[in-house]
Amino acid sequence: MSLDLAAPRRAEAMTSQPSEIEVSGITHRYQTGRGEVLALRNINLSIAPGRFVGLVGPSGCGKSSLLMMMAGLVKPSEGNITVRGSPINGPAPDRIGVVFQEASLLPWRTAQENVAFPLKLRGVKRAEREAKAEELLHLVGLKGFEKRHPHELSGGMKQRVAIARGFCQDPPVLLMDEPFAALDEQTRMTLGDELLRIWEQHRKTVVFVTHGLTEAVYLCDEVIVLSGRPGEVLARIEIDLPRPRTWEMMATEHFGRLREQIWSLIRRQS
Ligand SMILES: Nc1ncnc2c1ncn2[C@@H]1O[C@H](COP(=O)(O)OP(=O)(O)OP(=O)(O)O)[C@@H](O)[C@H]1O
Repeated sequence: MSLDLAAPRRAEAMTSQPSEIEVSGITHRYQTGRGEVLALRNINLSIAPGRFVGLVGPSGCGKSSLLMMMAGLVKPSEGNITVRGSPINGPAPDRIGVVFQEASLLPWRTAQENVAFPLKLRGVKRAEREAKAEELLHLVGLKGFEKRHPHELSGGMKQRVAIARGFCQDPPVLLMDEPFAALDEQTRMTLGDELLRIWEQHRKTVVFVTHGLTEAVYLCDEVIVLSGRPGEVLARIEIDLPRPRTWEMMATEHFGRLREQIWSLIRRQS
């Protein structure tokens, strides 16, 4: 088994550093034509810098809602969220990047231009942003596809472009809402490895919503399990598997036990 070289850094992050994301007393109600929907109830979370955290729970428990609140795209009914000590009252692209299930690329721009777009918005010079976008496209395995437009790319490739764009923005926090859900199993596993490789290099704080429990255990340092609606935090499960993660680990008893622990919590909710 490989050594967990990142463990001391993570332990330090958990003990001595202030939290990167602080979620305090979040309750959320949606107003609908048929009355009020209580989506989330009293969520409190503290996430340390550099952690890769999964968010799982039964369908409709409020995972996406919570992520959208962390991104400043939905305003909670009650409670507040701070990132790096400052409250989130709206989108904060300098602090937070978001990658959605469907890669929302600009169709008239090339892969490279799409990745470089956040830098363009920040006024970074063309040569610099092109070089950065090229480097990230290579990192996600898209060397040679820089000048292609989205309609010339497969679903998996588009998702890689979206991930590269998330990293190009270079926010300390990256929120990912089922980024691999629309992909086939093999592409999902490959992209998961690529995401981990980039994360090891850039050490962003990642919150990753998924329905895939194997994916959650494979990728994360910790998995937060929400209850059925209204979503409440049921458990925070530490994934103490060594890094770098390898596919062989999925066949180990320990991996199976962690997955089962999460599944038994979710199963009881349905
Ligand atoms: N804009 C909205 N208006 C009204 N109700 C909403 C709205 N968005 C979400 N909801 C409701 O709030 C609850 C939580 O939705 P949310 O999408 O956050 O859950 P989720 O856990 O991400 O679901 P899934 O796992 O199915 O993607 C659901 O009951 C949903 O129907």
